[in-house]
Amino acid sequence: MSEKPVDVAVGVLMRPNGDVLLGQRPDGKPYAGYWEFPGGKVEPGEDIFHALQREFVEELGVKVISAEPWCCVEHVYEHAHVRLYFYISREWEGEPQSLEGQAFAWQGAYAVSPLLPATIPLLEWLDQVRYAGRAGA
Ligand SMILES: Nc1nc2c([nH]c(=O)n2[C@H]2C[C@H](O)[C@@H](COP(=O)(O)OP(=O)(O)OP(=O)(O)O)O2)c(=O)[nH]1
Repeated sequence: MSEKPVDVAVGVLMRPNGDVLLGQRPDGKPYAGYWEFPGGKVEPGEDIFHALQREFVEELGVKVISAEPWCCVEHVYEHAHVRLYFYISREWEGEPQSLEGQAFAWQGAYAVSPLLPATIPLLEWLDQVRYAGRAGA
């Protein structure tokens, strides 16, 4: 698929101990059952941070207060060509709830499986952010 990529806002909620929140894609979506960072497609006219805030409210009932752009990855799936804008947030309000019936879990260095293909390398890069400066990291 070679059309223009679809922009997707993706958020990494990071607790002070480095754990991050992953969700499992619900039934009915491509790659149902795969784990991902919460997020979704940016709507026309919307900026990426606002898309991120909207998706977190819709999916998890969480208000993201601040987030910093971290990295951008493009991936061509059979169902879509996506451009993923990953943000890291350490500041949010509310406890995540499963508003779309999805499972979610706070994860440390080990990973759940299977992960969406475009997200796999991100977990390794993330270890460099969350465990930077720690002995043995
Ligand atoms: N949220 C999220 N999406 C990811 C990740 N990695 C990855 O390849 N993707 C892809 C999967 C999808 O093709 C796309 C996200 O689109 P989506 O279908 O989940 O978005 P949405 O919630 O807006 O869906 P919908 O309204 O169309 O049902 O990005 C990730 O870590 N998180």
